[in-house]
Amino acid sequence: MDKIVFLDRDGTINEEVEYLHRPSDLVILPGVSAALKRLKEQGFRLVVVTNQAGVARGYYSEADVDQLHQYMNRLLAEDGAEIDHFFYCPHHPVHGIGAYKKSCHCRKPDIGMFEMAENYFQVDKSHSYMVGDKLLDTEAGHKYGVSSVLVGTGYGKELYKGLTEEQKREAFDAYAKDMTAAAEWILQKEGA
Ligand SMILES: O=P(O)(O)OC[C@@H](O)[C@H]1O[C@H](OP(=O)(O)O)[C@@H](O)[C@@H](O)[C@@H]1O
Ligand SMILES: [Mg+2]
Ligand SMILES: [Zn+2]
Repeated sequence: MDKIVFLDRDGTINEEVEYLHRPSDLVILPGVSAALKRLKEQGFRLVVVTNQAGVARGYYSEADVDQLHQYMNRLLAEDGAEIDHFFYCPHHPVHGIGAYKKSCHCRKPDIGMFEMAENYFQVDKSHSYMVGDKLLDTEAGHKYGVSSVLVGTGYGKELYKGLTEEQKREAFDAYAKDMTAAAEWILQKEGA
């Protein structure tokens, strides 16, 4: 069975730039490479699940998404933090051109991308996690059946400030200020 850390992309791995698609605009957040490397060393597979409605909106193409992911992985691989698989949702239910405008099963908070991962990995849900900077990320993780961590990078910090205590209890299993703290929480939970 595979222990997986499902990772949101924008705001979690890299700086949130509205509809990021140019490699030259990609900035990996501080500490992310080291945190991902640690998780890999402890036997986790790393799987990105990212909403890329910029495709539906006509801002960039699927080829641009693939190219960005290849570039991102070249940078991460230099630090021993290579992503094992990228999944993206190119759709949007309202803002979309042609076939991209649809209420799909892959856009988070739905779980289609997690299910697609089952074609590549034997997901051990009891030792797998979702990390992201929006509630749609943690909701997707919960819906799929894995523990979820909200990170305080990207949109996470501001979002967290506005939540009631009840929302904090229900929406995620932990709040971590960044990917370093999220990895620490995961590894402690795993007793690593
Ligand atoms: O890796 P993520 O965080 O799933 O990617 C989402 C962002 O690319 C994108 O999300 C939102 O766009 P949509 O509502 O899905 O159109 C906005 O917050 C954009 O500014 C983000 O870039
Ligand atoms: Mg995000
Ligand atoms: Zn989709």
